[in-house]
Amino acid sequence: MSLRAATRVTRSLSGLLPRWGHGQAPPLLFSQQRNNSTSPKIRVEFNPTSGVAVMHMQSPPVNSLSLDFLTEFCIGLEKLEMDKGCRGLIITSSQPKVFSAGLDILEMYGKSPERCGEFWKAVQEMWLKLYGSDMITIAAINGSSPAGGCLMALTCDYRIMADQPRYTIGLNETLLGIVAPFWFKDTMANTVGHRTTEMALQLGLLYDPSEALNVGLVDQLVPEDQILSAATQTMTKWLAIPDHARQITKSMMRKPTIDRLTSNREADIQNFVNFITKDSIQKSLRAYLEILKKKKT
Ligand SMILES: CCCCCCCCCCCCC/C=C/C(=O)SCCNC(=O)CCNC(=O)[C@H](O)C(C)(C)COP(=O)(O)OP(=O)(O)OC[C@H]1O[C@@H](n2cnc3c(N)ncnc32)[C@H](O)[C@@H]1OP(=O)(O)O
Repeated sequence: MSLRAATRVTRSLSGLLPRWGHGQAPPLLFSQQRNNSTSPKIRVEFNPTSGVAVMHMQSPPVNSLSLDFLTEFCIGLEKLEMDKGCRGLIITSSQPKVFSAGLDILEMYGKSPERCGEFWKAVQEMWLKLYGSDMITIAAINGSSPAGGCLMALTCDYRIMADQPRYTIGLNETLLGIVAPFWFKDTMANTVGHRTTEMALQLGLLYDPSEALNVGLVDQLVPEDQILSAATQTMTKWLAIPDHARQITKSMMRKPTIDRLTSNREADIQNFVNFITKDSIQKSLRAYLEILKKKKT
């Protein structure tokens, strides 16, 4: 771990999670109603000539992965997957400075066990569809991408990140007092190896672009205004490989990881629901939400 990453972790952790007395009422209320507009959260541009689609995530303020967002995302993905003319997919953000803020914390705070289960099933679905996609998938990471946002990028075949030092990426779940599930961990380990994953996950490391490139979390850095052209260039190289050979190879590499979740899906949902609805975890999430709000005052 670099000194800069270590310093960031220490800063993020200090005073992060206050402790409440038993039975003490939480002092702040959070709106549970954000992002419920009917405007599309995903815009898809498909070019039938090149066979490449670009998915623009456009859910203000930070493309957090709510149930609505995930549902729309999966429907869009399924449509592209079924279109035999679509061979490649680039995923990027239309929101300034953020690729995706990860799972919508409001979906995990103060919700019924049934709703949490429904939400988690949608998170699994997004991962299964993207990690198992037959298409060539490239993440054009034009902003910060913590936790579930990082997972989304990790499911792609190739990651290009904007070379902007204030952007960060990583699986920072432990900083929120929560645990990255085994399939988040597996996806990261498949990309950067066991040791780097072990450290990154325990410490909740968020890497800046050059650190992310160093550990192999991203494959390429480019100036932000060149991110889509770089993704298109890379896509052209990948499109030159015969689809069937590439798809079988991808499946060979990823199938064991995918099978592990597929055969444990219900248990994984139950684990999530039991974990996230615990009083202590709800308090940690509330404390984290407070910190996010306080950033502005
Ligand atoms: C026995 C075994 C047991 C194990 C069992 C395991 C079970 C599983 C356990 C649970 C697993 C859960 C896995 C979780 C994954 C996640 O993805 S959790 C989410 C993590 N995300 C974050 O930590 C990101 C937090 N956000 C930020 O750091 C910043 O917002 C940003 C993305 C860097 C953008 O910064 P900036 O542009 O400065 O915007 P802000 O002002 O901070 O935010 C704008 C508004 O957006 C709200 N917001 C931000 N992130 C989220 C989010 N993730 N969800 C919901 N809302 C978010 C923020 O509060 C601001 O709101 P307003 O003040 O109302 O404008």
